[in-house]
Amino acid sequence: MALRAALRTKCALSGFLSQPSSSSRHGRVCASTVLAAQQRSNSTSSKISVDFDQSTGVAVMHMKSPPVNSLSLDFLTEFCISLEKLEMDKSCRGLIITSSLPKVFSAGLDILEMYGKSPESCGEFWKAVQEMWLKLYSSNMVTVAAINGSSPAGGCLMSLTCDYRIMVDNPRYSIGLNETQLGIVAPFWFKDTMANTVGHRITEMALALGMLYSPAEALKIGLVDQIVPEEKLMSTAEQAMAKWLAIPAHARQLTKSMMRKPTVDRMTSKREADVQNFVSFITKDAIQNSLRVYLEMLKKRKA
Ligand SMILES: CCCCC/C=C\CCCC/C=C/C(=O)SCCNC(=O)CCNC(=O)[C@H](O)C(C)(C)COP(=O)(O)OP(=O)(O)OC[C@H]1O[C@@H](n2cnc3c(N)ncnc32)[C@H](O)[C@@H]1OP(=O)(O)O
Repeated sequence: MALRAALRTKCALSGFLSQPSSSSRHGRVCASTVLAAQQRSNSTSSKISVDFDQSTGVAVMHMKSPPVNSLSLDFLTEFCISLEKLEMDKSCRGLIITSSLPKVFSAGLDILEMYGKSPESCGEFWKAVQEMWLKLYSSNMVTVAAINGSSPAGGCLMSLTCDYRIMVDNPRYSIGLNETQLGIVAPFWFKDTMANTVGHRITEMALALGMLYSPAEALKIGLVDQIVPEEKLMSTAEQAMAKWLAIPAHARQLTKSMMRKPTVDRMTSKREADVQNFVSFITKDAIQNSLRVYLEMLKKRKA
């Protein structure tokens, strides 16, 4: 509810996909300049910026929340607002999600939202995570993840909700659902999303061992669909997008729904119970202790 209220307030306040400003009132301008301005629009919030090209119907969402694009409540709220607005804009048919930060696509859920927080805060946070997943996994748009850095846990989940994943081929980057390494457990809908992509057995091993894969390994098991040099990432994403957009929209959307609906329905039917489960699990002393140790390890590794 809090997320919905925040969405309503922010939607009312912010002028997303702001109307392209016409420069014509400043005198004569080149027609192509005006056309270009009319065809592109840009929206920026503190953690997300969106470039929308009306001539292609494709928006690029840049995650820009230093240091690691962790999925905090604020981040998720902004993300969902952006997504909802794109979804409502009938001229927007495709979305590419990428990071503006060097080396990191997204570090996954913000651990500080789960550590030392009240049950109420944890519950609100979890609802926002559910909302992000639901919106992305059931989006009518073609969604492409352009993964230009590491993408553990919630970052991997975000990528998995997209229709197509392209990752930069840099062995320093990794991707996977590594929750067990933090002493926590990926919920059933994280597991379902991964199993729908790479199959049951690979998911079982990956989740149990908290596996993080290099781009080449991720390609091998089908966790990503393509790996490319950094400089080719966006052009490859645009090419993939064009291929998906060439399919008649209703046929593509119905097919997506047919493939994903059982997973979406399973989650939505258990949504409330899932929040309760998360809150009671994450607030346990033993789990809080595991998160503390993990956070300390992150800090030590840095030192
Ligand atoms: C049985 C019922 C079950 C019910 C459900 C119950 C359970 C809960 C399930 C919860 C599912 C959780 C999903 C998640 O996404 S958990 C988050 C997992 N994420 C990670 O493990 C990533 C950790 N981070 C890293 O590995 C690295 O930071 C990196 C992303 C590879 C980037 O490396 P680098 O560029 O070297 O950056 P630093 O490591 O130096 O980090 C910079 C600062 O950022 C802080 N940080 C990093 N990740 C996070 C994060 N996820 N949340 C919050 N903060 C993060 C890091 O500590 C540094 O902070 P500092 O500057 O203050 O030291």
